[in-house]
Amino acid sequence: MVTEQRALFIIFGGTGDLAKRKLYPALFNLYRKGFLKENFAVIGTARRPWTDEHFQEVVRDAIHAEGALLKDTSRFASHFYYQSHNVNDTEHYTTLRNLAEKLDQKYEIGGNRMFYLAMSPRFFGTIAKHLKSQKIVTAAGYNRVIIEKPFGRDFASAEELNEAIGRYFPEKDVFRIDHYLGKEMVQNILAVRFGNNLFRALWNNRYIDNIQITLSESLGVEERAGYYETAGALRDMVQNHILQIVSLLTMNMPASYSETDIRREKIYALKSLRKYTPEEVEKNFVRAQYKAANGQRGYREEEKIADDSSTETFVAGKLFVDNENFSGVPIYIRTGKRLSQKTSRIDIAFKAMPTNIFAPQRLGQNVLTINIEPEGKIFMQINVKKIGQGFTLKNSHLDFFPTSNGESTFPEAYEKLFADALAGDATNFTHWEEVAHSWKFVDTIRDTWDKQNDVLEEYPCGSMGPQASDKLLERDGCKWFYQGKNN
Ligand SMILES: NC(=O)C1=CN([C@@H]2O[C@H](COP(=O)(O)OP(=O)(O)OC[C@H]3O[C@@H](n4cnc5c(N)ncnc54)[C@H](OP(=O)(O)O)[C@@H]3O)[C@@H](O)[C@H]2O)C=CC1
Ligand SMILES: O=C1O[C@H](COP(=O)(O)O)[C@@H](O)[C@H](O)[C@H]1O
Repeated sequence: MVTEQRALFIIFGGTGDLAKRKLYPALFNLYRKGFLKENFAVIGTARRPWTDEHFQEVVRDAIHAEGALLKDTSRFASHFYYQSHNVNDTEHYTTLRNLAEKLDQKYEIGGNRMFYLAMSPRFFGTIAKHLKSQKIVTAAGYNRVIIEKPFGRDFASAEELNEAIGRYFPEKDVFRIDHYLGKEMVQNILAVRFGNNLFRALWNNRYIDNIQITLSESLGVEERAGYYETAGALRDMVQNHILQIVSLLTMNMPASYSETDIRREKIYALKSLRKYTPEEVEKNFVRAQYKAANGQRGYREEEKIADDSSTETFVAGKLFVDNENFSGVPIYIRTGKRLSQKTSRIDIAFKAMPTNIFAPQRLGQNVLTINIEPEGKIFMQINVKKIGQGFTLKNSHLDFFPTSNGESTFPEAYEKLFADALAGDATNFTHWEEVAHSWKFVDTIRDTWDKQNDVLEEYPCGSMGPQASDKLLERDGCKWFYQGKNN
């Protein structure tokens, strides 16, 4: 259901890459669909001295609209205002407050404010403090703050950051973005699990043999060398996106489909992640870096990357969630840059039949795949009879494409998350305790790696990672279901 929302957005980092690539197009889609109409305005802030006109041009360019949509684009962009602002300068906040009040009146917004922190996290504390002390938060409407990742670089820094924000904004007004939670197929995990008795019954350690999560990218580090060198794949993808997916796959059934109940169960699942000793980390986690191959340069040859960089661009691991339903089920995860293809997918492999009445024919394994990207689909491998005389079995696919029933194409994750935040629904944002448990788990791995002096493994660009990643599963008699291109 589309409900029109009134809000003043203040985007810190309004000239940045994220704002241009994701935020403005997402807001435009909400405008086209009627979530935003006349009663909204956007203030973009950053240090460079742009005019409103230039800012509106940047916004129009960011949207890439064509044809009939061009008219909408101009009307939409007319709601955008630019304020040159250094977040460390207290006086600038007075100018910002005056502009915010003026726009609030002009567009009859009623005091609702959405502060989007699309900047380096080192500024979050000071922005939160000034929003309060300079009275940019209102008494009349809501005041919500949307925070981009990375939320800290370990548990200690995340806790510090959380305290800095929590001093000024209560948890209910803090919306920590993990854009994977806005993806249609990630949201489908709960639909499949808790909307089908079939799967509810099977979704446990009695029937599931192992789970595999692959978030592979064909792109390299691109323009984000500075950030990536301090993060690496473990902090960039595992601490947030992968562990969020793990929590959705392994959480107990919530009492209701509500923010409080879902978050409670996710927190419990993340708290149940088994913490490894350093020896167990070495045995169960693999890290590696891409090297030149297939016409693509290696990580250390990328611009602004040190030639002796030891940052991992690939991680594979085996982990466990020791709750009642999942203890004993290995969850294999992997993510990396410059792999053979962009693919995000989850494979859930079920245990073999206890007896095989068709022997000596072999039964194929039942595998449920939730394909997140590039194509959103769900498919299941099941054994069926081959048409004709005799009784021969074959392994076949049951496919479901959410977009093939005349339903529209998927909205972009940022668009869905913006709409949720406007509605005050934080179900698909991460609660502080989720972040905290995820960091505690990741810290044990990072600490072990930081103390090791061994040479980082390498994998060729265009492959699916180092051999050690395959061996991790072979050791347990398994293999990655997704083998890269053409699979
Ligand atoms: N880009 C992406 O795809 C993703 C980004 N993120 C996160 O989003 C955040 C922003 O990323 P991104 O847009 O790529 O970064 P950019 O470097 O492109 O943008 C940073 C922004 O901050 C502004 N800025 C820097 N210093 C100040 C200051 N002292 N006062 C006011 N403004 C300042 C810059 O503008 P100016 O120089 O004019 O001041 C610019 O608008 C980061 O936390 C990043 O990790 C998360 C996921 C994906
Ligand atoms: O958060 C991040 O995610 C992207 C991958 O997101 P996707 O939606 O394209 O799958 C990744 O490239 C980036 O390094 C990371 O910061």
